[in-house]
Amino acid sequence: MATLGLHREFLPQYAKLEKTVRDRVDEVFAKFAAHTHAGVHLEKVTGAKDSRIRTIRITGFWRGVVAAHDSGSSYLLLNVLPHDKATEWARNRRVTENKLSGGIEVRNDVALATATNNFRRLDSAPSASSPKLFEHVSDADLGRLGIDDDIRTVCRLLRSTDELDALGNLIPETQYDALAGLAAGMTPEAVWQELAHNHLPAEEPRASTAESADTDELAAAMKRSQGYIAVVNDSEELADILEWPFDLWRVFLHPTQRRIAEHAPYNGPARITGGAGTGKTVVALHRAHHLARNPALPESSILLTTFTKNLAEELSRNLDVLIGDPVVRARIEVTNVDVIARRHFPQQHGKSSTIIDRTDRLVRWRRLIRQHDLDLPESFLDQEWRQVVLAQEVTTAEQYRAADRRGRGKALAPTLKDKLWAVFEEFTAQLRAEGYRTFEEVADAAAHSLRAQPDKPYRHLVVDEAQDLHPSRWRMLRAIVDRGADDLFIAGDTHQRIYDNKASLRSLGIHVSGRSAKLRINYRTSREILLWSTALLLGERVDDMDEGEENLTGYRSSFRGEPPETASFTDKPAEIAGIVDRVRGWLATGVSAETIGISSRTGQFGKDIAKGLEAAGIDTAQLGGDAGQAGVRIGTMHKMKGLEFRCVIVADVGARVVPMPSAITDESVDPQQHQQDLQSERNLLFVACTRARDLLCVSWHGQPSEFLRPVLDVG
Ligand SMILES: Nc1ncnc2c1ncn2[C@@H]1O[C@H](COP(=O)(O)OP(=O)(O)OP(=O)(O)O)[C@@H](O)[C@H]1O
Repeated sequence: MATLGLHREFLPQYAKLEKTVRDRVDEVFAKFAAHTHAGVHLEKVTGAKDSRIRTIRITGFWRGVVAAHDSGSSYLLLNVLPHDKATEWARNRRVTENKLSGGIEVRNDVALATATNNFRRLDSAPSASSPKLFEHVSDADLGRLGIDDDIRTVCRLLRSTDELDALGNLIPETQYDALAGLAAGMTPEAVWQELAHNHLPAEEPRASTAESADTDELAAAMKRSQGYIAVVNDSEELADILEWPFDLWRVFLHPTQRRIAEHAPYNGPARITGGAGTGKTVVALHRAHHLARNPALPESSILLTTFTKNLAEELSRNLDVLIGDPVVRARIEVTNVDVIARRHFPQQHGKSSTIIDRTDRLVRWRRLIRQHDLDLPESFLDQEWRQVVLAQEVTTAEQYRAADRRGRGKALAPTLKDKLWAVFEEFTAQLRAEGYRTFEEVADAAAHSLRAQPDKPYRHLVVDEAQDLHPSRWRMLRAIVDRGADDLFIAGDTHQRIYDNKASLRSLGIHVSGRSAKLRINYRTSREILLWSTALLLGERVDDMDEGEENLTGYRSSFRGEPPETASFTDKPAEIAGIVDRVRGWLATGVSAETIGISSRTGQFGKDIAKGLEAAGIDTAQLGGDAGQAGVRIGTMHKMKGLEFRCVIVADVGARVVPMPSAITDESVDPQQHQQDLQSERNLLFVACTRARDLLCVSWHGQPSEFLRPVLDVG
């Protein structure tokens, strides 16, 4: 029976076709998938570099490009193009095998030779004096990483990552991955570990060349081409892939992503980290799907959860796209953490408590400070209560005296601690008497009740955006599933922590050591936007939620694009007018309104932008509102978390707004908290900027935010 593979690059081409042509493509290729292609005529291409590459008639105008094994036992769908272009494309391409992984590589020999000659000329120019990009890597190491002779020749001529990027499309994917890792500062050993881990799984050693030559080497190589070739089993599977041609993430997981998503049962909690846009959410979705394939699981036995309601809705929509089988889909429930906490809030405490927000709490703290004659600001008390008392479930003065205050920068004398404890008790008593609770208290009450339940509501838990959960929410989540294989799967990035909710998984009894992995390739944002946004975090030291430090080594983008723009205005009306003009410009070039996202630090500025846009006849919709509503999406930077847009404006990034003064603890009150608050605000700007796929514009009026200094200084 023939093996059919679909190359990753095929789908974006297919997505661009008109519906009638797509239908014809479906028809022709379905014959391959259903193995009824015996009569289908594959044309040889005169002067082809690779005799296995053929074209196939789709319509009078369109041709498919296919690599076929001589025996007719395997086919690889590569492209679909107008007739002449298809012939030229096919003539210049060669299908080879990666030296390390044995996976398929499709290369344009002619373009690569031209590029090599160009770089050779540049290299011999007298002005070429900067060091070579891969000077520090030996030929032996390059060979070990699967870099073949042709690619090594050209990469030895390169002097910058820009030059490597310029070559990007001409270098086969796995080799590019290796070179990009080296260029991003990873050692050859670290790159090798990553590649070997991804491509040489111990349980499935690569077939030897001699062995594969006897059989169908194309079919064997396709099976080793994880991440860019999907081996299709039947016409139904092909139709399913072709139904969502824009959603490459459904089918083409990077080997690192797939390894984690489809890992054999983890013997306890597992965790995935990685910079913005590296596909943590994608992996969490695939992991949930993987777990849900277990036919023994009843409905709703997997909980996929995250911090906010709108993110949970987004996850749910994406699961619907990912999972075709309604029975499998029904095994996964998607709900945000606080809804879960309320659901499991014990009945004896009343039906449900009213949630008290920060503003109301601060009013109460202020009153108590006056009554108790304390010389501390209300924000300090609130933080001390949330980050020490609630975080560690402190219930007595003795416990408070002994509590771990790491992360708090102001030392408290024992007498002051006793005084504070009396205030905390009074505060809590007042809330109880009036039926108020914070979300953290609701979560802890739910945790108590869940711990006492012999039958847990879920079998598996998958958590996205984990960096923002308060310890109380973790306690509840820990209690919602029994300990055991695949109990918790956690995705998060501490560089994106935007709420003051730090937690150490270890101290909460969640041990992920040995079951942690990191993603490094950003699929969302162009290299330009990524470098610019990452510069905002320069010098920041961030924890890894497991009592270590996080870093962004090897973090890189998979494609190039336009550099971000900054726009400075004299006053607010001018900035809003500038934003309206920019949006109008984008819409005029065919960008759809729903793929434009605008955020600002305050809700009010967003409302004013919305008014400006509406007055100009441009529809707007609030972030977090009805997903189906038409219009440019507008919301606060906080609401942007986890989302993405084709074009993004981050507005009102002025010195007086970012960082938001009311969110920053005074340095004299608590220097450590002061730094943490600044970090949260910086992360928030980073989160808002990294939502952009193609275009990013950051604007302000008056003086720019101090956070923009690293990017404005470098122009
Ligand atoms: N293997 C892949 N192939 C193609 N696209 C991918 C792949 N993995 C992720 N993506 C795309 O990259 C984008 C970012 O993915 P995702 O939202 O999962 O990243 P993330 O790490 O959770 O991001 P953030 O932390 O910034 O919210 C999405 O558009 C997703 O579809």
